[in-house]
Amino acid sequence: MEIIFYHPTFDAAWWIAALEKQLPGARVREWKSGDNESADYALVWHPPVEMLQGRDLKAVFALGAGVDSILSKLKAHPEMLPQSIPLFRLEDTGMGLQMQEYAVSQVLHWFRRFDDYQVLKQETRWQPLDEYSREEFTIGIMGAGVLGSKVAESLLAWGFPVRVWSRSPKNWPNVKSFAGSDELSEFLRETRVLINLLPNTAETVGIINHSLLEQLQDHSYLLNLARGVHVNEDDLLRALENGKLKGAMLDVFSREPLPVESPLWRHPRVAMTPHIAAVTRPQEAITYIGKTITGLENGEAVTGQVDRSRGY
Ligand SMILES: NC(=O)C1=CN([C@@H]2O[C@H](COP(=O)(O)OP(=O)(O)OC[C@H]3O[C@@H](n4cnc5c(N)ncnc54)[C@H](OP(=O)(O)O)[C@@H]3O)[C@@H](O)[C@H]2O)C=CC1
Ligand SMILES: O=C(O)C(=O)CO
Repeated sequence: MEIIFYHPTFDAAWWIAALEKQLPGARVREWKSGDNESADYALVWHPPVEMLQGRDLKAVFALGAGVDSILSKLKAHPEMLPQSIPLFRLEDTGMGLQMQEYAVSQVLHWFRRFDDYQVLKQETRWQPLDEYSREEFTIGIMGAGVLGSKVAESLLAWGFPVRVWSRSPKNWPNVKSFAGSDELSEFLRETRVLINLLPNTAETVGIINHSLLEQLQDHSYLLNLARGVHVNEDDLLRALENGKLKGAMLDVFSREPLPVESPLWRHPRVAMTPHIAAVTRPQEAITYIGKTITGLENGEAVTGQVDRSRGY
């Protein structure tokens, strides 16, 4: 079995050795421009068109959870990957825990009013504040997939009311489920902390805009863990100014790295991290890819295949 590997930043030598250990008998090579030799599988992140085009592959694996970049490249270059070749993505592989850590720590930060206490400290004021109650801190998670479900589980464990919004309804214990555009307003009405874990698709671009933010509780919070293009950044700043939003924590931006001139850098109620909410954990990813390739070779049912018509 021949496997080609391409990632702009990962240590290819480490991945090749680990993959060959996971899949004894497989020959793995780093793909370089000009390599037209045959291959059965490709592992990729931001692949050049030339790498995949014209190859008779059994499957392609994206080395991340989101497949927006590869799907948008496919729109411009459909010849890169015919529909007959399945595209897989990483399902959790250690990202669920990272998302839980991020979401729980930030929700508790807001819930315990550490943002307000930081302001009081800057004013050298010793001032205990009223506590928030969990009943007034409903968490609304947009996207109830692999990562949204993990985040929901962790916040439920902390006793917060949790609701989710997705395309199809969920039947999860103690979680209110809302589905489709018809139920979006109802989902937002009681949401105090909005957590975004949607994929980037034609339907979700710009979804967190003025009209959506206006439907949240007053003094709400936004945690964007998914993609920057989901949020209209001007509308976000407006919501912070008019009191609809009390704070925002952003891991992702419409342009990355965020340009220095962006007012988000300087806004006192915006906190940010540089797209690190959940990174690919190499060993977990290799274990999943190895199992999936073995399953495909044996004709077994496997999970993680992207539905290209849905865009995720
Ligand atoms: N910041 C970071 O470091 C990282 C960010 N990400 C981002 O997180 C995203 C989510 O990942 P993951 O949980 O694995 O994805 P999944 O595909 O497992 O889940 C996607 C969820 O979004 C819902 N959804 C999709 N389209 C719509 C829509 N139009 N309206 C309502 N709901 C919709 C789906 O609904 P349904 O259940 O009905 O299908 C599903 O519940 C990734 O696409 C990626 O962009 C991922 C990893 C790291
Ligand atoms: O896996 C993804 O989609 C990511 O955003 C990783 O940073």
